[in-house]
Amino acid sequence: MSATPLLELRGIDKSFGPVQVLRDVAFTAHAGEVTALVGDNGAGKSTLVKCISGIYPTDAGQFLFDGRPVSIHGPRDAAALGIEVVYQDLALCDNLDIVQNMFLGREKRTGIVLDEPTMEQMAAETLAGLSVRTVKSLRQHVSSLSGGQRQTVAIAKAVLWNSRLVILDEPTAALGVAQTAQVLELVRRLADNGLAVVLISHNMNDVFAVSDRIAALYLGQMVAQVKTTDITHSQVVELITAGRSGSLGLPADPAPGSNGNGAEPADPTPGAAR
Ligand SMILES: Nc1ncnc2c1ncn2[C@@H]1O[C@H](COP(=O)(O)OP(=O)(O)OP(=O)(O)O)[C@@H](O)[C@H]1O
Repeated sequence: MSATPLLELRGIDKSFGPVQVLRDVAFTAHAGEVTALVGDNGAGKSTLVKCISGIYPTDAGQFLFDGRPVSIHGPRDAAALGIEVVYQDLALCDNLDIVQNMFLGREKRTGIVLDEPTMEQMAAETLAGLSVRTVKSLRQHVSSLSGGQRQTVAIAKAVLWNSRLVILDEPTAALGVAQTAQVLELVRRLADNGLAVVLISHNMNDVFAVSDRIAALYLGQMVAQVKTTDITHSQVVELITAGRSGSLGLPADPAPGSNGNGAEPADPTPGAAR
């Protein structure tokens, strides 16, 4: 892992009318790591992701990519940097096959004809690069795939485009135990392949199984971003539900305009039962 985060946000504010949803948010995501973004319903996770992916403009704050200041004014800017988001609804078309879905809107052509062999080869290589062996045929309609396979295709689609940062919105929310394990393995592999991965999840088992760092949002403030090995399940739950964890030595009551991002726990309990 490099010391410079691939993505760094500083002082991000975002309001909808009179409602301030993000307040002075700092956040980092490192190449080769999974960063879990946690927070209760309404904490601001989706809003933060939409700011990163260029869907929402921010009111204030700075974005650094590879250590350099960048502006993200729309989804194209985010895509040009290599930022891809896999949303919970996956946005796959049931009536198209895997290759068609992976290249939807970005089809390869030779002249005016679709270059099917190249697309098929690139799709196969991408899935092989992710060690995905559960898909029988690339020409299978997505409607015939299991939930886990659909998630896999959506993730593969995101990494097909030289992505450097992939944000996954609750990728295991609709999955059973075995499929969840497969998708988490894939999430880990993305990071092991050098991508920065941001995982939004409400599931603490998933978070602790796969993340290197945990970033906790509480009422629009980043109350902690710590190494997963330095925090326990119950401390994360405290951060999510109360915005603080006494045993972590984080701010007792985060004041507006402050945040605990980057705070190293004063009293970490490495290896504590999770
Ligand atoms: N377009 C909008 N206009 C007004 N308020 C909004 C808008 N989008 C989000 N909000 C508000 O911003 C707050 C944060 O919402 P957001 O969806 O980012 O939270 P979240 O952490 O992703 O929640 P969940 O886990 O339920 O998806 C909520 O209070 C929500 O009502």
